[in-house]
Amino acid sequence: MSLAELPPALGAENLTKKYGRRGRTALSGVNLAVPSGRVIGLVGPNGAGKSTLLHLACGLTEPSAGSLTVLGSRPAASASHLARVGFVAQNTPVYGSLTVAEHLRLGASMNPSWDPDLAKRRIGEAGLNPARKAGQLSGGQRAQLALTVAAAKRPELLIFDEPAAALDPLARQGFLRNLLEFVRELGASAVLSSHLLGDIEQVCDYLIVLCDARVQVAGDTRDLLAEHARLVAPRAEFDRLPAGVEMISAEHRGPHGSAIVRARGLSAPPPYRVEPVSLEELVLGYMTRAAGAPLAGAGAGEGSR
Ligand SMILES: Nc1ncnc2c1ncn2[C@@H]1O[C@H](COP(=O)(O)OP(=O)(O)OP(=O)(O)O)[C@@H](O)[C@H]1O
Repeated sequence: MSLAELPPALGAENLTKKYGRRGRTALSGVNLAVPSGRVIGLVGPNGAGKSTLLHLACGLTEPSAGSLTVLGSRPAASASHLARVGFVAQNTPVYGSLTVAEHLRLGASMNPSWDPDLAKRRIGEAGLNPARKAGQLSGGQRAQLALTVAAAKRPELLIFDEPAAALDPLARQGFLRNLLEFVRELGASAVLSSHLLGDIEQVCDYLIVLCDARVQVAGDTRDLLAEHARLVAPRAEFDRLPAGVEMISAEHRGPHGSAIVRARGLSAPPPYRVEPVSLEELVLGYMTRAAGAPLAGAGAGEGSR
């Protein structure tokens, strides 16, 4: 079956999650259709709902309303469906009193699809001593162990909640490289939440920006980058933007105006100048908009934003 024929890796319709009867709404009316075979970056500020979405995808918690599918089925619908999803929780937890080898034995006993050769090879490549207790490993080594255990069950979808947050830049680099190698070797999809936009830019080909319980934008990173630009012009020009241009966020200094905008094939005439944006700028633009920063289009006479 080709990738295009596979059900979405993640599909959500009006997905809503509230904690407790009067609790905070962690997700509100989320709609998603993320194709299989992608490395998906899930980004957003603290408390945006990222972990909640990942926990829902793993079946660790239930939606309050709406629906979510993972690889075409309800999350954790059966033991066989559980085996198709690998989850590495925040801080890559491992059992401190168990050795590396014992982690692999435990993984083998719990997962019918366990691939002992893959696990052994990856442990060797990561330079982990099988006899070492996990509690004695460094953060980077623990992350490699958790990644190996999740991947050796040969899942079709790997889910990571801020997997590399505690790692130094070199360890992070190694971790992300391994993650990509696993994804390629398994032919799997992966979703990872992270605050590290550089990491997301480096490894992800699909982006979901989640702010304040809602999806702000989602899509192929290449398409999103092609559809967004920085528009530069004298500030007064932002009072009325060219047709078809959606303002995402603006940053004006004195008489100079600059804004992240969305428009397909934007070619604004002078005095506008159109510049490409990085993924980081795009994400920050949506985060700024969701945080309620006023837009330049609302009136160029306002103060610097
Ligand atoms: N078990 C829970 N009980 C009550 N509220 C919760 C629970 N888990 C999360 N929340 C709330 O739901 C909202 C979303 O939290 P979530 O952990 O999903 O955000 P996040 O985007 O992963 O944040 P961070 O980047 O800080 O990890 C927050 O307001 C949080 O306080």
